[in-house]
Order: sequence, then structure tokens, then C-alpha cells
Amino acid sequence: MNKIIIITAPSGAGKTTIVKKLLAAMPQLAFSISATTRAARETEVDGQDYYFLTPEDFHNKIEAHAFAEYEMVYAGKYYGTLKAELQRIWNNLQVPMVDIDVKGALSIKEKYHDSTLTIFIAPPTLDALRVRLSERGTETQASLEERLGKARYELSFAHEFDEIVVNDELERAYAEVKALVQAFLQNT
Ligand SMILES: Nc1nc2c(ncn2[C@@H]2O[C@H](COP(=O)(O)OP(=O)(O)O)[C@@H](O)[C@H]2O)c(=O)[nH]1
Ligand SMILES: Nc1ncnc2c1ncn2[C@@H]1O[C@H](COP(=O)(O)OP(=O)(O)O)[C@@H](O)[C@H]1O
Repeated sequence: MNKIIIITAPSGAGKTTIVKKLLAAMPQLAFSISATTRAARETEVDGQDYYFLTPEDFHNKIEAHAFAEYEMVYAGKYYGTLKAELQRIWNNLQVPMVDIDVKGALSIKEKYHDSTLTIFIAPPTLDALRVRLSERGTETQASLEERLGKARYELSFAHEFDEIVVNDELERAYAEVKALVQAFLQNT
């Protein structure tokens, strides 16, 4: 069976940090590279962090039913998981690690329900989330408030996931996620 691991969290909860550590430790996993219409940050590489698409290319792919799921996530920007990206990873006999927003995660879970593990990474508190997002230095005051507003909404969906992991102390949270992933990979 083709498995999928889906990790979601409000922005700033530490999902990317945990996913990067897992990918480095577990060669069976491969990061599912999403497509997006948002601009690349300075450190990001096309085809590695995201497939950066023009709105026109993104819409053509929607029309062609190329997405397993897609959403407009922030500030009118689209993000989506390409079916071909999941297939590319399965063809390499690896398991895709899908790092997406809450709505996208729930759509993938519904579509591939027999073979998914869904993990929600929660911040210890909303105040901690605010601090992490501002210290990361990627947000303006407006985009920070937008992300915090969305975080409150997303936290209300946490119970729809198979597992909730609170990212209080990074090493502890990472160990918990890793154990869940290992158990899921061992099940046939
Ligand atoms: N639905 C969906 N959401 C995605 C996808 N890829 C990334 N996201 C989500 O889009 C949001 C914004 O991502 P990004 O701009 O990279 O911000 P960051 O996660 O705060 O660094 C995050 O919540 C991601 O999980 C995708 O393929 N589909
Ligand atoms: N347990 C933790 N305690 C404190 N800071 C953390 C913890 N986990 C992650 N961070 C930091 O918080 C910020 C947001 O983490 P990031 O992984 O980018 O979140 P996300 O991908 O969920 O938006 C980063 O600067 C990261 O280094």
C-alpha cells in the first residue's frame, strides 16, 4: 500500500524544524515538494523547497486535475500537492512526508484514508507562537497577525488528526513524532 505521512500545524509551531530533522534521520521518507504561487524567500530553491509557479501555470494544473489537493492559504497565494509529486516519491519506494495546512491535510486524509498518518503539531500556547514567528524574522506585523488569526482557527481542528504533538521542547516533541512515524511505517 502506498503510504503518506501528513504533518500539519499553525504557522510557527515548529513543523518545518521537526520535518527537517525527521527527513535527515529517516531515509525511507521524502519531502513532498508543494507547488505555490507565493514568491520564493531568499534562502529557498525552486524544485527543492517548493515548485514556484505563476498563477497562470497553477490554474492550468488545477484545470488538468493535476493536484491531490490545493488551497488558497495566505494573502491570495495558492499552495497545492501535485499527484505527480506523490507518485515520484512512491516510484522511488519512499513514503511522502506532506507538510501542508490544516484544510489541505484533511482533504488528503479523506482521499487516501486507508494509508495515511496525520499528525498535528501544536504550539504550547498562542503567546509562544507569536514569539517564535516574530523571532523567525519572516513576517511583517500584518502577516504575523494574519498567521495568528489563522492559528486560532486551525487549533480548533486539532482533534480531527490521528495524533496531536505539543512542540514545547523541541527534542522531546521530535522524539514523539519520530516514534509515531516509525510505528506507522512498521504496520503493513
Ligand atoms: N493545502 C496546502 N498547504 C500547503 C502546501 N504546502 C505548504 N502549505 C502550507 O502553507 C502554509 C504557508 O507556508 P509557507 O508560506 O511556507 O509558510 P511557513 O510554513 O510559515 O514557513 C503552511 O501552513 C504550509 O503548511 C500544500 O501543498 N497544500
Ligand atoms: N520547541 C521549540 N521551542 C522554541 N522555538 C522553536 C521550537 N521549535 C521550533 N522553534 C522555532 O520557531 C520558529 C518557527 O518554526 P518553524 O519550524 O519555521 O515553524 P512552521 O514550519 O510550523 O511555520 C523557528 O524559528 C524555529 O527555530
